[in-house]
Amino acid sequence: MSENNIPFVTSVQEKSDKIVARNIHQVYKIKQQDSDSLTNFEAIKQLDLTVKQGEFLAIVGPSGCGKSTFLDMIAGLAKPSSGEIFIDNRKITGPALDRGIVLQGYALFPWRTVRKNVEFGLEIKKIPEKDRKDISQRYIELVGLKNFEERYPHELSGGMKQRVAIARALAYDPEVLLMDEPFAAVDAQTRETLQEELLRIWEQTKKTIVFVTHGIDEAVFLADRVAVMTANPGTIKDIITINLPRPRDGIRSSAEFGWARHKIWELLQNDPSAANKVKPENQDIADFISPSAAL
Ligand SMILES: Nc1ncnc2c1ncn2[C@@H]1O[C@H](COP(=O)(O)OP(=O)(O)OP(=O)(O)O)[C@@H](O)[C@H]1O
Repeated sequence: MSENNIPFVTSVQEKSDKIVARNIHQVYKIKQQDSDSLTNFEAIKQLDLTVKQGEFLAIVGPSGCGKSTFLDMIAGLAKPSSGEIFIDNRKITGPALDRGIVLQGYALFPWRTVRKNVEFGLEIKKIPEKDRKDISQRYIELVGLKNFEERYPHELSGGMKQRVAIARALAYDPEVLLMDEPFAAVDAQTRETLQEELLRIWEQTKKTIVFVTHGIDEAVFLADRVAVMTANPGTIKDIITINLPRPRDGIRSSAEFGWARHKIWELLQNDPSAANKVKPENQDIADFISPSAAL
């Protein structure tokens, strides 16, 4: 190639790149223990990550490594101290309806019924009432809550509330779904059901999903790739491609699943920030990563 053919800009994003985070740093001013003076705490350092269009990317890492902070940055709810995040080549400067967010605590409006919760984003988008009803109905049925439309959140189980939160995030048709430990608060059986339903919905809707979890099994079961973060300061240590076939029903007992699970566990175990924690016999790997973890 002659010199003239060398492009001036070498960092042009690939067409299939949906989210690009470049050189993210996050520094907080925190009070020192025995004095009133402030000191810099480096929560995230030099974090680079690209998420492809339609990809399911999971992020795992020890407690406090910056998973939620980074997700908040993609959501536009937090600003990095330095570095930039782009969606479709546009720099993120704040929250927008191109990103749907599902958090651990459901965050439903207690005074709204299931239907009215799901219609919330549609109201903001000023979708006419008749269309709102049709759209919310479609998503309520997609998450398996037909006949629960007029219930209030306090009349639902944890798993049902989480389904409402997913339906609400999907209903206004964001291109990207950001999920922060969305299934942590439900029992193991419900969690597996919700994981399977999320995959079904993802396959139908072709959204790009970034999914933060403490659960290695959960990450391997769901994701195309798993970004493993390390702490103090938080950054991405490695990205593991999960080459398991889809659909993934029944995959949890396969050797390939076990290999991916072990690989991620090893990466986390070698993290000095987690080194003082020993994985006890028969305890789930997620408990080793964080005391609050659940798979
Ligand atoms: N406003 C803040 N001021 C000071 N430090 C903060 C602030 N917000 C977060 N941190 C620190 O930044 C680090 C990353 O926090 P973050 O919540 O993103 O971690 P996480 O990986 O999501 O943790 P967990 O898995 O326990 O939810 C932590 O050490 C946290 O104490």
